[in-house]
Amino acid sequence: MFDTADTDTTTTTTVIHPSGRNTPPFMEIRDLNLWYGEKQALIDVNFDLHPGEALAFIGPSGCGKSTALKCLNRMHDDTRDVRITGQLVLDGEDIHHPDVDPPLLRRRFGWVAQKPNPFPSSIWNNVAYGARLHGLMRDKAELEGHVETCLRRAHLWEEVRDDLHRKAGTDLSGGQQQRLCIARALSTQPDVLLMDEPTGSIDPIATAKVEELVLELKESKAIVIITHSMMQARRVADRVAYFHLGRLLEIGPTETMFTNAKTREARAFIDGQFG
Ligand SMILES: Nc1ncnc2c1ncn2[C@@H]1O[C@H](COP(=O)(O)OP(=O)(O)OP(=O)(O)O)[C@@H](O)[C@H]1O
Repeated sequence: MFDTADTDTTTTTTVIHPSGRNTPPFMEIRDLNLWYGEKQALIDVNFDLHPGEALAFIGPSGCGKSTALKCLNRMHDDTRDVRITGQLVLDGEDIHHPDVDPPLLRRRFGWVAQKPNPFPSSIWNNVAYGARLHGLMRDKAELEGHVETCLRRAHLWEEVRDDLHRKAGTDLSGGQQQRLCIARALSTQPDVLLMDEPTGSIDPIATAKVEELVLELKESKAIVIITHSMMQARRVADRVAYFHLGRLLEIGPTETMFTNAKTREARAFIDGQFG
């Protein structure tokens, strides 16, 4: 579709945080390639992830956004016929190093899926589960406080405080379920939230609440969010990464990407010329 001969492919070896903070990256992704069987879905992907930023993955359907997101916390470990090359460096160590314990690694990444997927158990159990699993709280009282904190941070506490044990997570509205899933993701005290189109199946009011949460939570975490909404990327992201046919073609500060993207593919996609 595009002649890419004059494309300026931007990789990120040095990133000045858009907020002006010059923090070292939380994670460095270098020359990441991924194959599903014979099919290559990611090609030489490079980027850094910084604490305190929201990074949006955008790009046309099938360009590799979800595949890239799942690499960050080794979600492909159990997918058949997946082969990965390259480095994903966290705390100076590749996350595929044999010394890395996958459950401990995943604890550092909260996952929020497109479709809210609470456990068919009480609201309280949904949130307590992760902290219990990893033995993060010393006793029941601490766990009670932690559940409340997670629900408050997800802006759900006031709506569910009287039903914590009476109602199942699945009994809540779609928007409430998604905020419950965010509270559940916060339960393991992650450093990063990975959000795969978190507002793709909820209404506009619920979407606004989730976006407000993203803006709050990114102050204390890194957030990587896949979105098909350019407006949403512009509202919540500090940086935007544009994927195209398995390549991360361009990454940069949100306003720069929206007003002055270097690659014609990113410009055309952002302008809505294709999707
Ligand atoms: N489990 C899998 N097995 C084989 N191929 C897969 C698998 N998952 C994804 N793919 C393929 O890899 C490519 C990238 O898919 P991916 O889901 O990462 O794209 P995406 O950008 O997230 O798309 P969308 O915006 O539609 O969700 C696509 O061609 C897809 O068909």
